[in-house]
Formats: sequence, C-alpha cells, structure tokens
Amino acid sequence: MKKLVMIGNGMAGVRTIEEILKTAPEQFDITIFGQEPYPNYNRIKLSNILQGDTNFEEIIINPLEWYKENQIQLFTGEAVVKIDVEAKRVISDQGREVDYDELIIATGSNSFILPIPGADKIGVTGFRDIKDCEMMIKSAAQYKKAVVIGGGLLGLEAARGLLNLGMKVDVVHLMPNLMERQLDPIASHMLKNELEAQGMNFLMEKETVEILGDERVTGLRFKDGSEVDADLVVMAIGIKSNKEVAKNCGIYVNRGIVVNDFMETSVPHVYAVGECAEHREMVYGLVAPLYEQGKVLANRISGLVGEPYQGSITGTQLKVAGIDLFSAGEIFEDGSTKSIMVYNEYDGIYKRVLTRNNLIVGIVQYGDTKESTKLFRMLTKKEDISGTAIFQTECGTGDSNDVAAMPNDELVCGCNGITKGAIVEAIQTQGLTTLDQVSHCTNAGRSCGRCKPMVSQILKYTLGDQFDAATAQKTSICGCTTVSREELVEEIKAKGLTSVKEVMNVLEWNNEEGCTKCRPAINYYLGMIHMDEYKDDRDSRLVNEKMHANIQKDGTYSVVPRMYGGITTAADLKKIAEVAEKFNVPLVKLTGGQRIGLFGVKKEDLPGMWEELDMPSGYAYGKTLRTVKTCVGAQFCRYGTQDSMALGIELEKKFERLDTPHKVKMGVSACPRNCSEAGIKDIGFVGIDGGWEIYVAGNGGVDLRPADLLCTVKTQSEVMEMTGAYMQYYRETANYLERTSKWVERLGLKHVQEVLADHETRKALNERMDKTLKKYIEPWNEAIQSEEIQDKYYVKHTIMAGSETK
Ligand SMILES: Cc1cc2nc3c(=O)[nH]c(=O)nc-3n(C[C@H](O)[C@H](O)[C@H](O)COP(=O)(O)OP(=O)(O)OC[C@H]3O[C@@H](n4cnc5c(N)ncnc54)[C@H](O)[C@@H]3O)c2cc1C
Ligand SMILES: NC(=O)c1ccc[n+]([C@@H]2O[C@H](COP(=O)([O-])OP(=O)(O)OC[C@H]3O[C@@H](n4cnc5c(N)ncnc54)[C@H](O)[C@@H]3O)[C@@H](O)[C@H]2O)c1
Ligand code: SF4
Ligand code: FES
Repeated sequence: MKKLVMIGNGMAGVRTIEEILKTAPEQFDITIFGQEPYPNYNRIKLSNILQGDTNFEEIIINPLEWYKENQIQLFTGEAVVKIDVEAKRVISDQGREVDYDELIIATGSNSFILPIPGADKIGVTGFRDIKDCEMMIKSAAQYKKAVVIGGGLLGLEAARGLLNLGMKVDVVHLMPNLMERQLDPIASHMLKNELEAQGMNFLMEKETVEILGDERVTGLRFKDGSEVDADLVVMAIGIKSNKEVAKNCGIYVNRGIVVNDFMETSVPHVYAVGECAEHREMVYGLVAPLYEQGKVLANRISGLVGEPYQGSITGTQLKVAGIDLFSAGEIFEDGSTKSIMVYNEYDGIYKRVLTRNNLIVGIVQYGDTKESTKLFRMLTKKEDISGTAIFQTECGTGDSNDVAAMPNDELVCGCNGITKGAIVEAIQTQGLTTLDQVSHCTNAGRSCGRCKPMVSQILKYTLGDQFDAATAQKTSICGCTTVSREELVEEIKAKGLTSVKEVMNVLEWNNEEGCTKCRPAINYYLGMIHMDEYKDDRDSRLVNEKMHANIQKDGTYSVVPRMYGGITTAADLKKIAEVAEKFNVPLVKLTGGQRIGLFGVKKEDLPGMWEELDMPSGYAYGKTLRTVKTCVGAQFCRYGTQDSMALGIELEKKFERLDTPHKVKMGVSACPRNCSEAGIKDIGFVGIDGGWEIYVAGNGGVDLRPADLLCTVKTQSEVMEMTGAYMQYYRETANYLERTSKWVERLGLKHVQEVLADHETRKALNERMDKTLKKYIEPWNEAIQSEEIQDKYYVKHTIMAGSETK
C-alpha cells in the first residue's frame, strides 16, 4: 500500500480523503495531522454555534470512529512543522516523523490580524475555529461591549452571534458600503438598514490604528483620532493562506501554495487543496470550489483519468436570521454591461442581474433570492438570455411545479455541487425517503444547510404519492435507516427485539452492518428498555467504551481509577505510584474530576495494570456517570452546612457504571459558596440550612450553561430519590448522545419538574433504575478474569485517535 499523508484535518482536506476512499479504498495507508485537537468539523457552522443555533457535537462531520473504521491514523493537536521533500517525510511539532509516497497539504488559512499596536491584548481575537468561538462565548458571559472589525460575511455573522449572546455590538468597516465585494451600494444600504434594526451599530469608513487597554482591551482608536470602547474585539477582515510549511521546504508559493489544474504543487508527489492553495492566481474562501478541487485531486492521486480543475464561479449568502441575500459574479457595471433590475423599496426587495453580450455575468439579490439557483445556473452555464424573462413572479415559489420545471443540471446544493438530477437519481436508485438519507447519500445539505428546503421539495416531487411529509422531515437515527429515535424505541418494545442485529434486520436497515452512529444508539436503547436482562453488545459500543479506557492521540490509553467523591487514601496513592513506576507511565496527572489519571499506557499493558491497581474503573471514557466532585463540607470547612463528601460518595457508589445517553457529571457543595462548581454540572447539589438545593442541566464544556434549580429537599435520602428519578427520566426520554443540558432545554424545565413532582412517578422511575443498576459488573475486573476478553481486545495493534478525559 502507498503511504498517503495529509497535513490539515479541515473541510477541504477530509472531503478529498472521503473522495479517495470512494474511488480507491484499498490503495492508501492514510495518515492525517490536524493542528486542532478535534476530529474534522463543519467550520461554516461556527457562525451557527455563536448565534446559539447548534452545538459543537452537532457540527462534527467525521467522528473519531470514522477515522478508525477507515484505518486512518489521525494525530490531532499536532502540527507538521517541516516537510523533507528529498526524504519524502514530514516532521511534527512533537518530533514525530512520518514517511509519505504522496503528500497533501490542506492547511487552510488563518484569520488576518491587523498589525497595529495592541493587537496582541487579551480580548482580541479572529474568528476561525472553535477556540475563537469559545473565547467569544466566554467573554459575552462576562463583558458587555464588543467591536467587530470588518463588515464582510464573517464580521456580520460574528456580530449577529455576539448580539444573540447579549452584547452591545459595533461593527467597524473600512469602506463606505458593507460587503462591498459581494453587494452593490443599493443592496449594501438595505442590508445595513436591516442590521441596524436588529441592533447592530455601524462605524463606517473608519480605519483602526490602535487597540487600547493595559493587559485587556478597553477600546479602539481610529485614524481620525476618535475612539470607541470595547471589552472584546473580533477581527474579521479577511484571511491569509497557511502556506509557511510549504514555503519553508522550497515549494513555490505566492498568495497561497501555487498548484496546477490537477492540484499538483511545484514539487512532485506533493499536492495542495483548499484555502491554502492558489490556482490560476485565485485563492478561494468558500467550500464549493474547495470541494471541486478535492474531487479533482482525489482522481489524480488515485490514478484515475479525471477532468482538470478550471476554477470556479462562486455564489455567496449571509447566514444571519432575517437576511435573505445572494451574490455571484461581477458586481459593478462597466461600459460593456447592461443591468436588469427590480427595486421594490416598499417590500425591501432588490434584484439586479448584470449582463454582457446576452450572458449573465453578475447577480445581486436582496430580500428575495428564490430565483438565485436558476440565475446562477444561467450564469455558470453561460446560457443565452435573449427572450428569457429573468424575473418571473411565479418563479421559485419552492413548490413541486418549480421542481418539475427545474432542469436536471440545475445546481441545488451550491456547497457540494449537487444538481437536481443527481438527487433525483439517488432517490430513485437507492430508495431514499428522508432528507437525512438524501444528505448522507449525495452530500447535498452537508455543509451550510441552506439548500435543505429545496432538497425536500425534490424529494416530495420525486416520490409523488409515496411521499410522506412526516417521514421525510423526521430525523432518522442515521443514514442507515428512516427510523427515528421514538420509532426505534416503540418498535423494540412492540416487537420484543433483543439484539442490535435483530433490530437492524427486522427494521430493514439499508446497511446490514449499521454504522458508528446507529450501533451504539441501538445498544443503548436496548439496554434501557430491557433493563436487567439485556446482554450488552460490546462491539457495538463507541471505541473508548469498548476498550474501557480512553484512546489518546498517539494510540496509547489513559487509565483513571475510581476515587469516590474525589477522596483517596495513602494506600491507594502508594499503589498508583508503584503501578506508574512499574509500567513506565509517562504522565501522571490530576484530572478535572478530582482523581488521578495515568496517561500513555500501552494497550497490552491495560489488564496487567488494572490487576495491580485493584481499583474499580473510573469510567473516564463512558457515556455514564463520570465523577462526583465534592468540597470538604461540614466535616472540615467552617462554612459547611451539610456533609458533601458523604453525599458525593453515596451518589457515586449508587450510579457508577449506569449507561446514560451521554456522560453525566455531578458536583456536591456543602454551602452556596459552591467550591465544587455544582452550578455547571449535569446535576449539582448545594447544601443550605436544613437541606439541599438540586440543580440540573449545567454544563462546563463548549456549551457553557449555568444549571437551573430543579427543587429543594430536606434530607440525603430525598436527594437520592429525586436524583434516581431524574436520571431515569433522562435515560428514558433523551436521544442517545444528548447531554442533560440540551435535553432539559428540549423538554422544558417546567415539564421535568412537573413529572418529578409526582410521588408515584418518582417511585416507578426509581424502581426501574434499581432494576437496571443490578446488572452492572466491574469491567476491569471482568477483563482480568477473562482470557477471551484479553485476547479479543487487548492484543497489540495500532489505532490512533484524539480523546478526552475527565
Ligand atoms: C465562521 C465561518 C463561517 C463560514 N461560513 C461559510 C459559509 O457559509 N459558506 C462557505 O462556503 N464557507 C464558509 N466559511 C469558509 C469555510 O469554512 C472554509 O472555506 C473551509 O473551512 C476551508 O477548508 P480548508 O480545509 O481549506 O481549511 P480549514 O477548514 O481551515 O482546515 C485546515 C486545517 O488545517 C490545520 N492545519 C493548519 N496548519 C497545519 C499544520 N502545519 N499541521 C497540521 N494541521 C494544520 C488547521 O488547524 C485546520 O484545522 C466560513 C468560515 C468561517 C470561519
Ligand atoms: N456566509 C459565508 O459564505 C461566509 C461566512 C463567513 C466567512 N466566510 C468566508 O470566510 C472568509 C473570511 O471572511 P471575511 O468576511 O473576514 O473576509 P472578506 O475578505 O470577505 O471581508 C473582509 C471585510 O473586511 C473589510 N476590511 C478590511 N480591512 C478592514 C479594516 N482595517 N477595518 C475595517 N474593515 C476592514 C473589507 O472591506 C471587507 O469587506 C472569507 O473567505 C469568507 O468567504 C464566508
Ligand atoms: S462549598 Fe462551602 S462548605 Fe464547601 S468547601 Fe466551599 S465554603 Fe466550605
Ligand atoms: S448549499 Fe450549502 S449545504 Fe447545500
């Protein structure tokens, strides 16, 4: 097998790998280096995260299991710093050297940061990755005033997000018109009016010359001497290609890494794709052209004869609620162009098509973009418009008539280059009936998602009488089925299904092996429904749960033994120290959940280490109760009103190993000073005079969320009863991989309070919980006792994946 290495784990690069896996699945042994500590995610949706419409888990395109399934060695959080083109080898910032036969550079871009005094102050950021997004969300929780520099696509989407987060937002723009590269002055003016109505304040034609403040930003100074206050500054003034690693090894670069029509760089066997690549003097910053490049490169690298990449015409839209705009091609008139215009100031609609020699060369639409796909097709296909009515009021109403009239080669999903014809063919030949399935099968809708309404219409039109609106819209478990979570649970109960295989057979999964999304979910639901009698299907679990250890990015594992309530003993500490020495553990670290993690353990050492430790698994890897963090409480602290350690230990001993839809963390504080941070836990307990307050749905991770008060109880046994009922209700009604915070938001706190207020309901939930808890056995001990388990799971091999440990 040839060795294929890719630098960069972003949207364009990983799409190229997906294409290679389609065309030449057996040809390459693939290694990917990604500087960010995550699997491949949908960067486009960072705007939606900031605007509060989604969360990080939802925007992961390829989870870690995908890399494993496709035998891709992934090094996350690791940057390639050098390419030795003579030896055909890359070297990472961690000193790792990997040889290649073929090398793809897909390093994307960085935010352009103004080189002005103060640009390095705390509170100044670009908007490019999850880290930037998290920083903005955190700042919004603490500070009031944001300034976004740059009134382009990114700046306006960032500004909308910061408004949603409750900040006051100024947008500083250098030019007289917003989005001047995409809009003409009329459309730009309409956009500005609408955004002002939404609460944005614009400082136009301002050039920032200094960022003010001591350590943290306090304001901005402009060239005209005026100043403005700021607690947070977001620079959204364009991007610059990440080309240094190529440049340093002698690959020819200009604005980006220069490539030919087959994405080949100036050095043999080295290719570039995505925002880091410059093709015919163009560097693209939207996914549609980058995915086209990816396809061309995949063909080239797999040895297939394919079309060359000849450049792209791009169309843009702004992802801000309440704004409907589209722009493509040329914006400004010259002596050779003629405009066709509709300007309805009253309804806020403006459309202008720029033509030259009977061809459309530019489109700007504001307020009504229904005709954009048709016009964009006419532009890209260079259709002669003589005699064609450009703007028809009946056109583009989005119903089946429009779909029928739409030619097969009309582009429906701009991001992924998917035509109506391709979607219709997939529906007909693959028997697709839901939007999810069409997306999974064709890629349509997988990026920005704005084409989904049209894809739905095509589904309706193609299926005709067989179209069922409820089926089409429902979110199926995954692309292997049309079955939703509710239907799956109902069918398991009604048909008495008892195994993952049986579920997939009886419910006619279209992929008999299932996938990494549906198998763990089915396994969970079966265990939840059949309580004590279900035999867990270990091979259907997510990889860390299957191994009962967290896989680290270098292929080693972490071992985190249980320390109930974060309390340990001298004897246990001694044992941990001896084991760490004996097995040459490279890192011993206190985790965020008040326990000790041993990191960098070889897979084949796991059973031996567990045996010597002789401590239960801390389940630091599981969709289960992770930890119960406690403060020292009334036993030692002079403020403590309750025994937080005793409650923490009781909770952890009772609920450890319980399968839950997602991980659950608890915290117990003995007084409202809340040293155990119970206010950002899935369930938090705060001691007060004469009782406990129970808080739920907190989250301290990417989606920072303060917990809500569920209720107040008097005794520790009432705490246990309420917690048992709450956890069981979560187990029975949440979607698999839905955190408690999202679950409560979906159901509504009031609803959950009402359900749990009823004594009989609580009793029934606790009975089911107790029945379930009986079945669990200690997994590390089981592995020590069973040669079969050791042979199957703990013999030497190589898997790579990044992971988390708490
Ligand atoms: C907030 C936001 C909203 C957007 N909205 C849209 C939209 O609506 N429509 C649209 O079409 N486009 C949009 N874009 C642009 C789109 O996301 C990018 O065009 C696309 O992600 C580029 O893909 P890429 O693979 O070239 O780069 P990236 O996705 O940036 O991936 C490059 C990866 O390489 C890694 N890397 C860099 N150097 C190294 C190294 N030396 N070693 C290892 N790894 C390295 C980086 O950390 C990064 O993870 C948006 C971008 C942002 C930031
Ligand atoms: N909806 C979308 O398609 C979308 C959304 C976000 C980002 N993106 C992509 O992300 C990339 C970055 O977006 P962007 O908006 O930063 O880049 P951009 O180049 O499109 O826009 C930058 C804007 O900042 C302005 N500007 C430049 N210097 C300035 C200064 N000193 N002060 C104030 N304003 C200044 C420019 O006039 C320009 O309008 C682009 O490739 C874009 O296509 C796309
Ligand atoms: S939460 Fe209260 S009782 Fe617990 S350690 Fe802090 S101050 Fe003491
Ligand atoms: S147009 Fe963006 S995903 Fe289809």
